[in-house]
Amino acid sequence: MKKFPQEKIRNFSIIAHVDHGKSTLADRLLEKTGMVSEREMREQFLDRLDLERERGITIKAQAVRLLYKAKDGETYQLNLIDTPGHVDFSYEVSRSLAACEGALLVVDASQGVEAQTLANVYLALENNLEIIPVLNKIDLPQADPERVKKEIEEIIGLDASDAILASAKKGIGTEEILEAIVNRIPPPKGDRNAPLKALIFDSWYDPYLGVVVLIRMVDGCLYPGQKIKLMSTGKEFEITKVGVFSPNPTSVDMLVAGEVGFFAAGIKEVRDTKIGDTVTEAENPAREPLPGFREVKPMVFCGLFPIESEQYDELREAVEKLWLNDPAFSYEPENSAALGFGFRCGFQGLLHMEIVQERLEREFGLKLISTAPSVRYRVELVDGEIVEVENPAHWPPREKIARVLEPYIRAEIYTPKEYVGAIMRLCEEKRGVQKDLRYLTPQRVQLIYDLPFSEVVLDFFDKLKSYSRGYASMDYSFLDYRPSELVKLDIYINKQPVDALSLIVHKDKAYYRGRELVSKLREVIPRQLFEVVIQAAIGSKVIARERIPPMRKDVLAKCYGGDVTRKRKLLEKQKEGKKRMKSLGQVEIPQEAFLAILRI
Ligand SMILES: Nc1nc2c(ncn2[C@@H]2O[C@H](COP(=O)(O)OP(=O)(O)OP(=O)(O)O)[C@@H](O)[C@H]2O)c(=O)[nH]1
Repeated sequence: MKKFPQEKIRNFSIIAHVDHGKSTLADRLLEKTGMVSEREMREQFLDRLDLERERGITIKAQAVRLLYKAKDGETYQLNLIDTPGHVDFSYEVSRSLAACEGALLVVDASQGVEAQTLANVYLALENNLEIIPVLNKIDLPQADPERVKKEIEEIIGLDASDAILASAKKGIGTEEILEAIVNRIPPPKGDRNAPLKALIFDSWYDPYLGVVVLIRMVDGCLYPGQKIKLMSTGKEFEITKVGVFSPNPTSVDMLVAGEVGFFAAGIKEVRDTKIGDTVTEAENPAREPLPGFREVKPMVFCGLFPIESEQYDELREAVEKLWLNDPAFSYEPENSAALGFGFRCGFQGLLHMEIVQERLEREFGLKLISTAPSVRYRVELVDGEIVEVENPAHWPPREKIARVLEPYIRAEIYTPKEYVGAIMRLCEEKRGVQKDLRYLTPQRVQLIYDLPFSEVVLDFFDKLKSYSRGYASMDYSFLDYRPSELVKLDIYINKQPVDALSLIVHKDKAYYRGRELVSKLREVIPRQLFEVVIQAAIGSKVIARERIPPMRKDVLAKCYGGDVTRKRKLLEKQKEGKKRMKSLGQVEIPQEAFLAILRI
């Protein structure tokens, strides 16, 4: 078997802010190297999950092998490794980048550098990647490549003098980019004769093959029949299939040091193939794993409950399945007096949370109610014990608490200067502590704040976007736990406590949040046949109260005589609304109520 010469391999990824044109450019590269026909081009190739396509975001990393005949007459193997585009997944991004020697930095020439681009550029620099700046969308009349070049130099400190001007949409600059990949990105190092060492940078479940693992070969070779070991757990498997995506999965006899591809080994659970882990040979293992591995931990939590309690078993099966296939997801049974049996689930971030919820509903046909997202608090009790609480319903009684600590993040926000004032007000509202404010260019400002993560999970992103008309961008990383004056806010509906509506809030905000929440609940809970009283309380002290007067008229009374279609429509609408209702005692509470806190 002829092995591909190592010096003709290039492994690279594309770093870009959302919408700056990463997928379009990737498609162009595939097209130019003859990997896909025009017909296949109609769908963007790199986004695999339907959900990703619908949301227009890339969640999971992927790898495509391209063969490119360069101007020097030689054929090169280019492995394009796709990276997820969201701050929730920055660990996955860092592992995908660790599988590359270079990266294209795609910046929209009409927009400029954004926070997420920066975060990923820094990850690339940490991994010693060669970075090739590409200014995309030069076809747009408002494109200003000179300004954006200057930004790249001033903000990132990267030489942008030989940045490539491109239009992924119009196919301008594609060949120049391919030549730059060949000429500027170094070939992989690594020893084909050393014991096997490969980096896992993605894995997923395939119904035919079991778990499919994407790897970057660092040393040695990988072939069917080989016995391998995953170094973080010591688990052993036998390779059944080795292949590459070109872009459809194609079997190969062997993968060797420097290459990128996939393998299957009869692995049943994605959980066994952790991103960042090292694959080695069972018989002749590498001495040390590759650096940079860590377990991903959930940071955001919420309760998920079936609307129909008969769906509990189905929900349990679904979350178990998901858990096996998503190492960043956690769950434990939860019993809520208000919502019945469900699960407290943990996620990497808010986007991850939304995606999981959507998958549970779409792929498993479940109808769910979710509670407001919360973070994990550290509570020091008077008896010296320390407990971690991510569920307000499990908050210890006040008299038992000595001190509470909450997680803080460091946020880097980039914004045009017009919005600095509004963003600073927002950060202060959210109990942020300013760490830095810098003019990166006369137009663009970098703000650094330390913020309680609990404030960020509520609605910080949405507010940041609306305060800056969409122009500000942000990235964050976890800092530490800090002492904080937090209290539990309870909600009572007709004197009954609704545990699923409880919240942990800062003492100074408890009154405001209590009042706002109660008035929001009044708006979203439909009128019932009897009066409904909603109260917010801290301990035994009621701080806010609202009442919903009883319903007087039948909903159908609105319809004028005999219009059957309209009547049916109205009834259907009512039924639709009911689907997302949960009965608490006699009171029907809609899903919105549980998320009302997000709208304050
Ligand atoms: N005018 C113009 N539009 C472009 C160009 N490249 C991409 N676009 C458009 O910009 C939008 C975003 O492009 P995508 O390729 O989906 O961007 P992306 O960076 O992959 O976005 P995510 O997948 O969300 O990360 C699409 O509407 C594209 O058609 C270009 O060179 N010129």
